[in-house]
Amino acid sequence: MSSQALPVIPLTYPLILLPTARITIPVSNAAGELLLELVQEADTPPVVAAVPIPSADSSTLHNWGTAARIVRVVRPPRSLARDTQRPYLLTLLGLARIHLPEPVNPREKIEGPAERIVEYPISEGAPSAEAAATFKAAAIKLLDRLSRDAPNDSKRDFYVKLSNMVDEVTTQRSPWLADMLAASLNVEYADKLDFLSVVRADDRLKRATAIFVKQTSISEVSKKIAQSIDESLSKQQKEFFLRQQLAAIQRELRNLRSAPVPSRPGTPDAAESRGPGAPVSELDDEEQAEANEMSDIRAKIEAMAKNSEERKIAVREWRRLRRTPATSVEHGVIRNYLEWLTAVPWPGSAQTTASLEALRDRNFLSKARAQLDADHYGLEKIKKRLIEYLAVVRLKELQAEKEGQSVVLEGEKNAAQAQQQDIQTSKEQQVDGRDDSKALVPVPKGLPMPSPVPKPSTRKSVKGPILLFVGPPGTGKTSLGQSIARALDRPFQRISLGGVRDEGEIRGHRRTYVASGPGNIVQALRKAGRPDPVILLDEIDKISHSNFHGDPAAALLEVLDPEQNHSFHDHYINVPVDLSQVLFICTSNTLETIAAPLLDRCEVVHLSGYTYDEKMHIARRFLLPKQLQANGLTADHLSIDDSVLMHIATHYTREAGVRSLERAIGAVVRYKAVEWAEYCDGIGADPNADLSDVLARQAPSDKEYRKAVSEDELETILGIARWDEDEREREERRGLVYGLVVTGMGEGGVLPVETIMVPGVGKLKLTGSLGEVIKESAELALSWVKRHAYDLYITKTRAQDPLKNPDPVDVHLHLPSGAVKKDGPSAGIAMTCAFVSLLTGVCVPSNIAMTGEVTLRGRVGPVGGIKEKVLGAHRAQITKVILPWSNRKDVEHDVPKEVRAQMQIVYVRTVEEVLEAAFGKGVVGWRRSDVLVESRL
Ligand SMILES: Nc1ncnc2c1ncn2[C@@H]1O[C@H](COP(=O)(O)OP(=O)(O)OP(=O)(O)O)[C@@H](O)[C@H]1O
Repeated sequence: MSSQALPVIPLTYPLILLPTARITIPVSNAAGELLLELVQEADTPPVVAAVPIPSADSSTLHNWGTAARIVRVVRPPRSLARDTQRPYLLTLLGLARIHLPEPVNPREKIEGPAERIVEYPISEGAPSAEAAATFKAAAIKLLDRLSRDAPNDSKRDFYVKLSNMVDEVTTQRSPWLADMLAASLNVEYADKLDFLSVVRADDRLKRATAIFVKQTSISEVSKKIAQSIDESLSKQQKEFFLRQQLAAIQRELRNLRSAPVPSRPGTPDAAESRGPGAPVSELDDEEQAEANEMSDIRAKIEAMAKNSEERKIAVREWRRLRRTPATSVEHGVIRNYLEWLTAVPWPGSAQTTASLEALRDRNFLSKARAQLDADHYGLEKIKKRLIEYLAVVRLKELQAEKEGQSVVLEGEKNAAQAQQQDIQTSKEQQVDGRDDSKALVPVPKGLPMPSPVPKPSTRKSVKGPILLFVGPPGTGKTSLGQSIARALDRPFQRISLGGVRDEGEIRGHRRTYVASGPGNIVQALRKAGRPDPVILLDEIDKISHSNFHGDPAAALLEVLDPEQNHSFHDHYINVPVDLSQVLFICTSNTLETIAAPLLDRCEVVHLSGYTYDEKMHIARRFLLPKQLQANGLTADHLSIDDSVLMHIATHYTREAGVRSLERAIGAVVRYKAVEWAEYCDGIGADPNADLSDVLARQAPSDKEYRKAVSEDELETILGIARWDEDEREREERRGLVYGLVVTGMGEGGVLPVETIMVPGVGKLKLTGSLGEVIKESAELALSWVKRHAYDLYITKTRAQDPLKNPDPVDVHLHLPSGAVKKDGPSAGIAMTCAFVSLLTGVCVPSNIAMTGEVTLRGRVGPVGGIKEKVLGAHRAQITKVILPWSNRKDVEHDVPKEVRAQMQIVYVRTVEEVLEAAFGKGVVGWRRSDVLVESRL
């Protein structure tokens, strides 16, 4: 053991310096000055003895310390040193253990480090391999633990680096590493002090191992404690939140209970609970209304058929509703859905018996006939067809009812079992856990089984034909549908499909969409309130086909298809809806735009418009009384002569239906109503008093009230007549012929075919929004005329082109109303006549109109829409119509006798006959001999 005198630096508790470690400590100014001198005098950095004071109240230094090299002495800045007595800073690096043979009192050296004899322990001995291995293992375990729990990445890296060092250190160097780890890890002071006094290498490794093991377990335990604190904290938080929710639920329940619910007698209502005489607040009303609505929904769910799909969904949604806070958006969404779901009249809802009663009536058909007659004038064929339809519907319904009853009787045999099952399943379906138990308690053994709840007999679907009324506007399609509903004693609903572009309008939108709702089929069912209403699908020709909003026409197909519509899928309701009991009636203005599959499902009934005679009857019997009633007058106050009515019909309205006529009559009635009111006010009479009383009060000087509407008054009431102008315009002109057309609205009318000659090169120019077919038929007509120009005395030789000789000209053909698309071959004979008139200079009289297709051989082919066209011509006061011979049967079947009586109808087979009928016999020349040649062809 060697010894040496070293200045002693006492390390105040709890400082300690182990070999290999570095420490910076404050020292007094005196000691700092001395140490500085020492550093300045020595050639190499001086060594001192850093000796710990083992406790705060110890009077002696520890007898073990560390020989340490002075690394740095830092003098505080002068100013600070003077003012505040700031200490010097001394940095030491531990080199080796030293032993102090004599105890030293630390207070002795307050003024400066006094030198003391210290001893260096000579032999530390070589460490054993096992001791080194256990040390390493313990160190690595501790370092692993520390790196795992490290609060940040730099700390973690530090521990990982240390751990790598431990891994790589040799046995020889392991005591050195033990010192280093003991110094740098967070080892307890007592352990460090103890460790300082261990000289032998083996012992030191063992002591370090023990320290590290202890440290590891301390760190594990503290980790566990931290974790358990965390857990208990989050548990507390959870509990706190649950308690909050519980309180909110209890509050809601209290509110519900305090509101008076009609289904639970005995529950005190809110006003009562506040004591008698307490004022009723509107806030209470709201709560009460809310509670009533909820109990209403609940009652409707309970009324749904057991085990039905809709009930299952309703129960599920009801439960969700009860779990959702009343203020949340989701609550509103679910509630809205439940309101819809429970409002749909599901087949089991026992409301269909009323219409069955009507069908069972022996006089059903005669009553239906009377109903149709009461609502509509004329339409004999249509009424006949409707009576057939109603007879079929009745037969099928009654048949289905019979079958349904036999099924119910069969079912009643197993009623007891079924009810037992019902009890079982309905337990699962309790709407909520409160008082369903009352309704759903199983019958105790021994008590008589209650008679089974009578199930409403679900009627089988009736796959009757779907009627499609086709015709121009105002011809009574909608009102016929209403009459059918009245005859069947069923609610009537009308769905307008005009312009429906989105499939969602028919099928509804999914609940995921904002403000979604069911489609118009389900809406109509809800409004009808019964599963078997008559639904009129208005204007199915105007529905859009496939587009990026889906395919509304395809959705409609599902609605109308009897094979599919028993489980119609509405996206919003999301439960199959049975539409098989609904009677669908469709209306349309034309058949052209209806998709073939849709048309295939319908039975078409044509309504082609009324004659003037029919219109007069309809106006007198239906429209005028309706308008009088709507405007608060009676037949006593106003009279309209037939001639006046006819003037309105012919000069102010020229439609196939009677809608404009009704409007015009309405205007006349309103005008008279104002006159009447002013008259009564003038003489001081009550306008509602009897007419005779009012007239009795009239003084001779008073202005008279005339109840009869005169034709002269019409211009003041309705303005200038619309059709007078046209009449004047219809004139006899070279190249002008009147054809007959059916418009897109299904209305027949007269269309002028205008032609003129312009200088040119012999071409045909066509204008007026013409389609391909009509263009072709114009070319065909011109070719026929050119071919027969010689026969018609237009040219002098057969080879001559009438458009090139004597002068080259172009022929311009125009069909007015240029904005309206026109197509079809039926203007063939009119165009031929127009060309003949143009080239011969002979005019066709303006009271003649014609329709018919021309072939290249000069034959006249049949055309469609004859009834509409003839009625249109009649309305336009045409007195002679030229029609194809093959359309004779159409006229006889469809055109009313009185119209036929008022018009001359000429049936033609060839263009030659057309020319004769149009221009008059022999007016247009014809070289007879060639006809024979023609016929030989
Ligand atoms: N034959 C008729 N007898 C009595 N009133 C009729 C007759 N035809 C039509 N009407 C009356 O004419 C009015 C128009 O009829 P409605 O609304 O049924 O026409 P519509 O064919 O459905 O027309 P749209 O194609 O425009 O829907 C109604 O007030 C209806 O009562």
